Amino acid sequence: MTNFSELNISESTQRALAKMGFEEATPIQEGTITMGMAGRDIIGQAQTGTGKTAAFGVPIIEKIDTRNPAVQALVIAPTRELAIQVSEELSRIGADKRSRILSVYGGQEIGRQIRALRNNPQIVVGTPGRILDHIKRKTLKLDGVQTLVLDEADEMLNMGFIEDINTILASVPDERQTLLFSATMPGPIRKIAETFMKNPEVVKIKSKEMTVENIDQFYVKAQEREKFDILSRLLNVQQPELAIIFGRTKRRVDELSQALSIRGYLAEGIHGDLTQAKRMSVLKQFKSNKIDVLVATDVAARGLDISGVTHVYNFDIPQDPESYVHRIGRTGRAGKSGVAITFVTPREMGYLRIVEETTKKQMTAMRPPSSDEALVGQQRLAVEQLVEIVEKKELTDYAQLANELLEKHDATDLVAAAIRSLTREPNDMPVTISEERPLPARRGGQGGGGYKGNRSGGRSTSGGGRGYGGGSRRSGGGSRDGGSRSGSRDGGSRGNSRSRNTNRTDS
Ligand SMILES: Nc1ncnc2c1ncn2[C@@H]1O[C@H](COP(=O)(O)OP(=O)(O)OP(=O)(O)O)[C@@H](O)[C@H]1O
Ligand SMILES: [Mg+2]
Repeated sequence: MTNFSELNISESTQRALAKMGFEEATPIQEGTITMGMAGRDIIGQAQTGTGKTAAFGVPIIEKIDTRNPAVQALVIAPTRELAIQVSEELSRIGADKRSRILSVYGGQEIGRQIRALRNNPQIVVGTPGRILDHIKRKTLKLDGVQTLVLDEADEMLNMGFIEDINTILASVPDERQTLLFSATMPGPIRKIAETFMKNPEVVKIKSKEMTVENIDQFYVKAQEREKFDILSRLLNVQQPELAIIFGRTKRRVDELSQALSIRGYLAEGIHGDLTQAKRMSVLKQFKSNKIDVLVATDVAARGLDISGVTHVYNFDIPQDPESYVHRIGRTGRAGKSGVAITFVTPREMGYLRIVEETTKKQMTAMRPPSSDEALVGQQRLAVEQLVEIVEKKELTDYAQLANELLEKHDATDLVAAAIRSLTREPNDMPVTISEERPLPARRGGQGGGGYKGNRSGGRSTSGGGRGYGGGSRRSGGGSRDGGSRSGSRDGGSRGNSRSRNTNRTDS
């Protein structure tokens, strides 16, 4: 491990990093910061949660000339939440240097952004759609940009943003530095990326597996109709502090979060059809532990850094291995441990094997807990709560009542009743979870039924789409961004690729 002081970083940035609690550079930071400060183009690949943001953030902050009013660095991220998060991290790294940082994304009033852009931010972080919007309105001038960053580059190039990115690139000087970061970088996508980079240095942090070691990975084989009950039982037995449950479609997320709420869990859903205000408020509640289960489409998968997520449940197995890596990477961040459990129907086992081949990590089969085991889990929790209350010793107001009860009833009965009243017993409140069709049958094993082959660069360059054979990614209708993109940009030539990507979100 390298200390930040060995990386030729200014005192002010070192102070900021220390304040953030960063003592030593992570491998990707060690591998890229010096080169980034020297102006090299870099493709940086390292596992989820290993500090890629600061790996590009530190060089950006170091290179900003605070006396120059021009936008000097532009960071593009696939989702609004990520754009906000990255700009916040940059603000922290740049706290002592006072560089001006602005995030721009769809769903936020454009007038406000235009006014903020007049204040001459030196770093702009945004989603492709909104950045383009500002370029077209001439409210964002990029001719002073020296560093361009694509965070989650593969995602953006893969999901039909290639044209947007190309248009943005045309507004940025050629003699810029380009930095690309992601935990996954499929070969064909990397080739596309290299076309707009200059002799990029590829920094790939070597690891046996693509996923981090400190995430325990399990799968549960179950029929579609059994999944919800198994999920409830798992939640009761495992009692996650904070959990994210991923569903395949927006409808799925809505139904799951409603069903979980009916059964007494503090759950909320998040997906691209919700208003920006709602998305932000749900995330805020989750971060501040006001809800402890977040149900999400892949919206929340890329890059989001929420500390304390202990469990990730893939209620539906993701369709591509990269999604799997990013989804489960919401836990086990910055060296913490985590648990990931993936539900798979018998027909979908082929997908599971493809995921395992890609991540080079086998998932352990897990037997779903019985309802008795789930009850025992809840009883244990109730006992813990009771003991905690006793140990707090704030019971004087209740002592008299207790003594009165003890005169009339058996002590064991009374304690048992208290435990029972705190126990969440199996709940039969009816819930509706519509059945999702399983992913199209696919055999596992070598070659994975063309899975990787389908994600060819050719498809991506020819107008986007994630390159699934036959466009089989089910969308449930609607555009990826649920109509929250600004103006008419939803239509046009990219309509096709968008409609296959319901659960993604961009501007
Ligand atoms: N050098 C460091 N020391 C301690 N903590 C760090 C360090 N660098 C980053 N972190 C913390 O680790 C967490 C993960 O960092 P970050 O979000 O940058 O990961 P990432 O590699 O971009 O992950 P993803 O692939 O999911 O986007 C953050 O909370 C960040 O503050
Ligand atoms: Mg990241």
